[in-house]
Amino acid sequence: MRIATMATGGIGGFLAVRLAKAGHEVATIARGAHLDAIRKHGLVLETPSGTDRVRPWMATDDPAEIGPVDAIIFGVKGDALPDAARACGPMIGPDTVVVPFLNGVEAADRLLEFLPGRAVANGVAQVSTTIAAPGVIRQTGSFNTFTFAERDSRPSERIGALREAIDQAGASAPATDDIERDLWSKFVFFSALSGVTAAGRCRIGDITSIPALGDLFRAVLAETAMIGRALGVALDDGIADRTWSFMQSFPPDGRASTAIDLEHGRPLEIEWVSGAAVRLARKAGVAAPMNAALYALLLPHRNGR
Ligand SMILES: NC(=O)C1=CN([C@@H]2O[C@H](COP(=O)(O)OP(=O)(O)OC[C@H]3O[C@@H](n4cnc5c(N)ncnc54)[C@H](OP(=O)(O)O)[C@@H]3O)[C@@H](O)[C@H]2O)C=CC1
Ligand SMILES: CC(C)(CO)C(=O)C(=O)O
Repeated sequence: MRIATMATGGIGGFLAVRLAKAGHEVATIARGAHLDAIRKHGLVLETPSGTDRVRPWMATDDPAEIGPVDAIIFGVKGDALPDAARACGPMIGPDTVVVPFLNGVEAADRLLEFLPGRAVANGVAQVSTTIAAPGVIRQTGSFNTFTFAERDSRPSERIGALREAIDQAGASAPATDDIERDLWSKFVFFSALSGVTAAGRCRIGDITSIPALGDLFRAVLAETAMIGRALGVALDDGIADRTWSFMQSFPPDGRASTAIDLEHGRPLEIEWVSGAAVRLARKAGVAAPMNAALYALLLPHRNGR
């Protein structure tokens, strides 16, 4: 397949290396020192099980050089979505699929403001990756699941082809019959993890060992699940308890990317996480005091330093 990564950070870079190694024509969109390093030395992926280096089919900051592709892996931070989406125009052909993997539940709807509706699918990523240095993507832990589908969750050839490509490249791309539910299932977890580990400057081990912090975390889980249900998402009543049990097996030093961004003085994605929970609660006509408090605590740091 011919696949572009817009852009080639933690998400795009991880999949770019896997897919290029499996023989696909991968065009990596990047800029600045990261692009220079990819052009000079290739793109490197460091994982707990080893390091891979690939020479992408193309490395550029100009999507017009690439032209139409079969699929665009869309992974930029929430605030960068409008510019990155506009820049995708030259890569969109009649059957190109754009799969967003941004945290939150609004990326696909936001993409529709900039791209033809037929191009936009929906997706959610469970992986922990970052740009460790220009040209170098580093994965923490070994979990990597990329769940995606057409926006109405109906099977399609183009989604099937991309799933097969990702699966055969050694990552996991399971089928789903309800992508909205999958997005919200992660959002329930991530709204709590992002809000609590960032606002509380703490880690998973603190949440599982300090009862008052655990209570707060569980209250956010329950609140976000309630918002989803109020909006008609098929989240069952057990999701908050299941997510809490599931979290007990996580590494105690784990925390959300939001907490790491806060520590490094980078802009925070809170508008698309705690802020989104508050906005969506308002839309559904329900209260979201937990998410509202976490959002307010993080607002002074929203733009980084
Ligand atoms: N990485 C992970 O483990 C996970 C990430 N996510 C979500 O996925 C999304 C992407 O995250 P991630 O991949 O980690 O982000 P990164 O910050 O690692 O990568 C984003 C990259 O996009 C580049 N970029 C942004 N806009 C443009 C543009 N217009 N043209 C060229 N390059 C551009 C940035 O460059 P520059 O630095 O120059 O701005 C940066 O290199 C986020 O919403 C995140 O929350 C979800 C699950 C896991
Ligand atoms: C929690 C995690 C690592 C799960 O993929 C994540 O999405 C993030 O921290 O941004």
